[in-house]
Amino acid sequence: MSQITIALSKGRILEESLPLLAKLGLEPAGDIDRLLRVPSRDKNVSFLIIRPTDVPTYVEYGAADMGITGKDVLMENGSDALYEPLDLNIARCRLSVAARVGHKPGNGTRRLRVATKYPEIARRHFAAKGEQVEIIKLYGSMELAPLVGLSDVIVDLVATGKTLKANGMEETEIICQVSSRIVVNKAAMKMKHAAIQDLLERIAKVSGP
Ligand SMILES: Nc1ncnc2c1ncn2[C@@H]1O[C@H](COP(=O)(O)OP(=O)(O)OP(=O)(O)O)[C@@H](O)[C@H]1O
Ligand SMILES: O=P(O)(O)OC[C@H]1O[C@H](OP(=O)(O)OP(=O)(O)O)[C@H](O)[C@@H]1O
Repeated sequence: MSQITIALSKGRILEESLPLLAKLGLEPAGDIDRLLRVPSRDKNVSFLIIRPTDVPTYVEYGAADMGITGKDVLMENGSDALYEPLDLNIARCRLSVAARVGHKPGNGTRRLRVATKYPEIARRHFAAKGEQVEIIKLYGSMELAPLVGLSDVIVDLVATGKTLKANGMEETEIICQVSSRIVVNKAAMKMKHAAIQDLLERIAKVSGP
């Protein structure tokens, strides 16, 4: 049986991945808060615990055979070198444009300023509408930017909408729905086909719509 390494996304996605893995008897067997490489209860499967944004890189280079990360991450940094065979329907949210409540951005003479952790997605979204915008790259707390005049709008993840509401903001457009996906290294899909196919089928059974 082939050895399979799975890259798991730390944080929110990990919390929602663990119950799914447990249903398959694949719980990490070790301290997932400290260890970066963890065996599982199945001796043929082991895990890497890394940041969501690093998962596509580990899988693309074959350091992991497969991985779990958000569709937002794949849209921003993904590559054609990965298969994306399965939607796990976990960590569900959406990518949206948001502005201060009652504020109608975009009527001025200068280009709209967009603060975001997702410059590629934002650029594509506004380009598709024929809008030239100025993108301001941030690494977190996007909701602050319009409040202090750094940007007109933000492109960020929204789930319940509570963070926007708490900061006096509202969604103005939904760009796309987001959930976590399985990605697979293309060479591993060939070399370890039976083991990966078997895992994918088992995961598909426990990841309902
Ligand atoms: N409010 C939310 N509800 C559901 N899923 C979410 C929500 N926020 C983020 N996610 C999903 O979880 C992923 C990771 O979010 P999380 O906040 O745990 O990590 P992060 O610290 O933002 O990531 P990184 O370490 O890469 O900067 C996102 O890429 C997205 O797919
Ligand atoms: O619509 P809501 O349910 O309020 O969720 C949306 C918030 O969740 C995410 O942040 P997160 O809580 O992960 O914090 P961080 O990314 O700023 O660390 C996202 O960046 C939003 O700020």
